[in-house]
Amino acid sequence: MNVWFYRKRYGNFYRFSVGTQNIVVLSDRTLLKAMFANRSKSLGAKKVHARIFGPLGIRCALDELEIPLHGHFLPSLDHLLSKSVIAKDMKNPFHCRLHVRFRNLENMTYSFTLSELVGYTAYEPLTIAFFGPSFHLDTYADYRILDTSLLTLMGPLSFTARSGIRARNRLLEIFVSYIRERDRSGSRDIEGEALSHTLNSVRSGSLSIRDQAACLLGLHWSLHTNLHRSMFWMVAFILEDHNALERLCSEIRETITKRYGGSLDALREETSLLPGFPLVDSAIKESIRMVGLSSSLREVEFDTNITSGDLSFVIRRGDYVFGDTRAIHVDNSVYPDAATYRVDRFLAGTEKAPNTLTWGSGEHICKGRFLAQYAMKLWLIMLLEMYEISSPESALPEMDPKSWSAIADPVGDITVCLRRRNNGILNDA
Ligand code: HEM
Repeated sequence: MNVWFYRKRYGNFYRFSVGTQNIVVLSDRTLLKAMFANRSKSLGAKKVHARIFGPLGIRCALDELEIPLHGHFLPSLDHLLSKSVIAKDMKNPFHCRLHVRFRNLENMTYSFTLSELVGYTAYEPLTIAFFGPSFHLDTYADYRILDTSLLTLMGPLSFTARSGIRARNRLLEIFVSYIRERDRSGSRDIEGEALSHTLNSVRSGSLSIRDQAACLLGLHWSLHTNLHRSMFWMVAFILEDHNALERLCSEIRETITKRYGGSLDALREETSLLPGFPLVDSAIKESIRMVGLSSSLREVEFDTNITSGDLSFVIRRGDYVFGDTRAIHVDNSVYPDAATYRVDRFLAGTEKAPNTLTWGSGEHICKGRFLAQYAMKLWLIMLLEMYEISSPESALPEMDPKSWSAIADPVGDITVCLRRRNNGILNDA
């Protein structure tokens, strides 16, 4: 939701209504901290989750979701998406598939749209790293249709999103067969133990197989939706800022030469998730800061008093509380010249900017944050190390004011041209 500009007019907390639903907006760091810490335990996310899982096909009643979804499935993601499991189970398949996808670009047409480039290179490697090599990979088109229809599916006219409903149902069928197939092959199989633990968590309760499939579809959608948008913007910003592009290419070339003997393959030997490349880290943070939207929403479960300095106010049971993190991200007093993309804003040093709230915080902090950062990092390193990239267009797309995800949708697309570098990389010709 894009409400940060109301902060100037209404202050750091205010309430508005959509129909009969009150929404309280909190826009300063202290209030946001209190919201995320949730010491009074009055703020929950169950109804918020149900608003997403409903359109993704869950049919059972909200109270039947309590144990399987909130008691088992979501908590299991802390393990599945931990740094150690990503490093052990997902890093290598992601690296290998990504490298193949980037190599294949050579044989393809010379220019693409940026979203085609992201979709072509990122979807398959991420899906395989997560769901294993047996997962259907002809699902990208349906994922895209579902992603663009989800807002309509969440609204009162959901029946109008016919193509979205058909795409979702096809994806659900694929997840139903995936669960059955894994049941047949036993819990320990080629796709590693980590996902088995999450699958068992979803199977442990009373959910029908279709509802279990909807949980996995939710995971599949979360895996791609904000990551693809973030990759798009990251490249859009550096294409517009030639100096940033040059500095990133130099850091990548230099690090790969000095630390990895000139070979992209040697990055796989790292046991942790790609240390080094501090400018790439900063570029990732900065692009998400620029286009990240506020998306932390909680439901008030009982009346609670909130205090901010001398002020005190009550949030009522049934209201929603919305953490306006973007208000902080675009605040010039926190991030000087906040509207300008500065690739080195987050480099360590005396003027290092404060951390962002991109992933939310507290109990419902983004579970996929480590995977997202790792995937964006490796993806950008491979892209810039293997190809010279340019664009005939010079303007950045606008952010779509109708965007509702954690990352804004761009209005339109960008054409990108790729030329294979001849930089003597070993082992990847
Ligand atoms: C750049 C990409 C991403 C961004 C910007 C992002 C951002 C967010 C944000 C802002 C939230 C809400 C936090 C809150 O309510 O306070 C969230 C929740 C979540 N994200 Fe991400 N996310 C990204 C990628 C991912 C990936 C790759 C996954 C992997 C499956 C993932 C899984 C989740 C899940 C499961 C939740 C719900 C957590 C809960 O409510 O307990 N995200 N994400």
